[in-house]
Formats: sequence, C-alpha cells, structure tokens
Amino acid sequence: MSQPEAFGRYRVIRRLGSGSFATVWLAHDDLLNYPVAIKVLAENWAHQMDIQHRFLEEARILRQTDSTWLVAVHDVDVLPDGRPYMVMTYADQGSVADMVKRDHLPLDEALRLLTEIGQGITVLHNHGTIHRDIKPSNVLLQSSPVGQRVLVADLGFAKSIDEASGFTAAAGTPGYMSPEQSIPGGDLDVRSDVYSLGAVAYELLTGRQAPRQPVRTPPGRIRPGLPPALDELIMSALSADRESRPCDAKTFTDRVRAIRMEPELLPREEPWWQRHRKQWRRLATLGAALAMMVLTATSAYGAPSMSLTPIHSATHELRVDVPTEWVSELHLDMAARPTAAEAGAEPGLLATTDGDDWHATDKTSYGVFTTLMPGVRDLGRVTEPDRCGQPPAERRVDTPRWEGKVWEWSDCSGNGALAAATVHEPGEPRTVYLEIRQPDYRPGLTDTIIDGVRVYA
Ligand SMILES: Nc1ncnc2c1ncn2[C@@H]1O[C@H](COP(=O)(O)OP(=O)(O)OP(=O)(O)O)[C@@H](O)[C@H]1O
Repeated sequence: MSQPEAFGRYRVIRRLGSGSFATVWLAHDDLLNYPVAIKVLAENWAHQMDIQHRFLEEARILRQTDSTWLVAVHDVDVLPDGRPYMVMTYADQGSVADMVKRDHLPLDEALRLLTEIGQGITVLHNHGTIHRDIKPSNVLLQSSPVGQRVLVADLGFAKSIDEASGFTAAAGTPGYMSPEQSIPGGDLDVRSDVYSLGAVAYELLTGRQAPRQPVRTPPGRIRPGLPPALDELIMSALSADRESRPCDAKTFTDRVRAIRMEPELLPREEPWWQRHRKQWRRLATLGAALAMMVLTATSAYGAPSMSLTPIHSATHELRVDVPTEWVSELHLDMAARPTAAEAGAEPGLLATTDGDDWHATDKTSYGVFTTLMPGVRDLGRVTEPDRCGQPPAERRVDTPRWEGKVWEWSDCSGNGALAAATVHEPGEPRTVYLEIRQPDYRPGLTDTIIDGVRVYA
C-alpha cells in the first residue's frame, strides 16, 4: 500500500496498521503542531452503505462521549475518491495486547489497567452503547504528563442498547465475545461487554487468553496468590449464563477498584531487592544475608498463596517467573551442565535456594535455571535421561506460545522433583532450556513457570 502524502491538512508520517475494515495512519497537524491518528475506511468497503454508516456511527459515538477513557475523534471527512476518514487522538504507546505480550504485569498494574478499561466501557454503557469487541488490541495506551492513559478504541461493532435487544447479527472476536454474541439473532445487553471485560482481566493477570466455554480454570490457578475475590469476580464475569455476571461495566469496575484498595488482599509480588535489581545485577551472586531471609520463608513451599517473581537475564533477553521463596540467590551467568553446553547452551539465569549445589542432584537445592540455545533442540540432545536414578516421565508442551518437551523425575534421588524442558515459540529457531527443581512433584507449577517464560528479540 503506497503512503499518501496527506489527508486534508494532515501530513502523513507512517502507517500504524490495518484492521478488517480500515487502515490507520500517523499524521501531523501542522497547523496545531500535534500528532494525530487517521483511520481511513478501506476502498473495498467504502461504497457499502451499511459499512460506511457504521464507520460514521463509530466517529459520532466517540465524538459525543468525549471521554478521557475513550479515543477522541476530532474530525471526519471524505477523500476525493469517496473513502471516509476520521481524525483521532494518537495513542503513542501501542496497545494493551502489545503490553501483555511483552511483560508479566505486576498485580497492581493489571488492576489499574482493568479499572481504566472498565471506566471507558462504563462511559459507553451510560451513553446507551454496547462496545461488542472489547479485547486487549482494542485498548490503546497514550503517554500523558501524569502517566500512562488507557484509551478504549475501535467501536466498529458498537451498537445502541435499544437496537441490540432485537435481532442482532453475530459479531465480536472469538475468545473475547460472550456466548450470546456468537448466536445470530441473539438479543444482547451490556452484560456481553462484562463477559469481555472478564476475558481481558483473565489475560492481563495470567498472560493467557481465557479458556473456551465452559471456563473452569480460575486465573488464580495459573497465577497463584491472586485475591480470592478477584478470582470470583472474573469467573462470574465469564459465566455462560449472563444472569450470573455483574450487571454492567460499572458494577464490575467498582469491584475491581475495591479489591485494588484492599492492600492486605494483594500479595507482595516484588521483593525489595528486585526493585533495585540494577544494582544487584552487578553481583553474580547474592550474599549470605539473603540466603538467611529466604530460609525463613521455606515453610511457604507449596502454599496456595505462593507468589512468583519475574527474573530477567543480564541482557534482558529472557524473563522467567520463579516462586519468590526460591530466590535466595540469583546467578546471571551460571554455566549449563556439560551435555547442555555441548549442545550450544550459553551460561544462563539461575534463581535458587542454593547455587553451589544446583547441578548436584544428590544435594537439596530448589529453583529454576534457564538459558537460550540457537535452533530447535530436542531435549534428548540437551540432557540425559538417567540423571535421577530412574527414567523420566515424558510429556509434550503444546500451548499457544510454546512447543516442546518436558522430562519429569517425580523423585530425584530423594531430593525433590526435577523437570527439564526444551521449548521454542512456533516458527522461532531458538530454544529455551529450563531446569526446575522443586521440593515435591507439582507438574502444574512446572507448566506455570514454562508458560511465563518470555524471550525478547
Ligand atoms: N488512535 C490510534 N493511535 C495509534 N494507533 C492506532 C489508533 N487506532 C488504531 N491504531 C492501530 O492501528 C491498527 C489498525 O487498527 P484498527 O482499529 O483498524 O484495526 P484492528 O483493531 O487491528 O483490527 P480489527 O478492527 O479487524 O479488529 C492497530 O494496530 C491499532 O493498534
């Protein structure tokens, strides 16, 4: 697609992206000296009256609501070839979808985003509008002098509450839309948006899309330590029966806000040394004082409230979430075992209760070792099956993010359980090798740790 020079008085800078119906460009308003985003309806849709009507309706709703929590529309016009366009606030920090892909969000940050998204949807509900397509990629982020602002966007499927109670065509995005939205002719109300808010909440907290209906796994099972009230709220929002959901976005948002205001409900996710990790990173190993601190926490092994701490490699290429109780020592360049090193494993990141004894399976040490290897490596080339005096149980990893294999020794020479895994992102010729040593055999925890691994380019 060639880049136009300008739309009216707005000088085009670059393309921001395209959706099903439109392309969005970054442009500059030279008169007011301000960047704007311009959404132009695609040529193939521009002459369909119903699509054109929907496009202008989106612009009208955004103009009329004029809210801090919604993308603002400053102007609409039509190009000489008949394509309508709208001039919007430019969200310079991408979308919540980018953010979730990039980072494991601290709980308070996830709840802040959720509250602000909920406020945007509340504005729409008060205006008499159902959004019908709430998802992380439709929530944009903008820098502001007082911090980051959330802007709910893309009202392409929005519908007036009055019209939605009659016949409504199926519309929305699978994975985020309520069960009733997928039934053509189903009548809708604001509780469809509450379902989508529940799905967004699930993803913000776990980094994973909410499961398909019926949803049986509460987010707290994937991210241990969430306040039970939050688990309950999200599971109720994701109910197939809309009578069981909070009755509108305001009710949902008020409950999120109340949970966020109860400090005792929030586990401390970030130990103090992690907040100063730049200074600590200079040290290869944390000292004995920290080891003492963590020894006092060992009674919490396996407790349902166990929290995870994100750990980054020195180059920030790798991130892994490790049970906080295991992080008494942090080694940024721990050598891999000889077999793994021969297969190309670099020295890696180790968070553990005892780094000296990490490779000795006849000694007690719990934690997570992770490193990167070039290419797609089979586990059998990276580690040996006879490490714990018994053959491992083998299973496959097959999640939307990771493919690979895990070997698990439920009792490794009487010193707890050991898991070794090689995983790669589909189509990515780069393997993450992990070793997880834990006091007892919990494959769910192994899966949570693997699922939380992130590799940055
Ligand atoms: N106001 C804006 N500021 C910055 N980027 C924007 C803005 N509006 C949209 N974008 C970006 O432009 C791209 C296209 O957006 P658009 O809303 O047309 O489609 P989409 O949401 O990606 O897909 P679909 O509408 O098919 O679900 C997206 O990457 C979106 O993040």
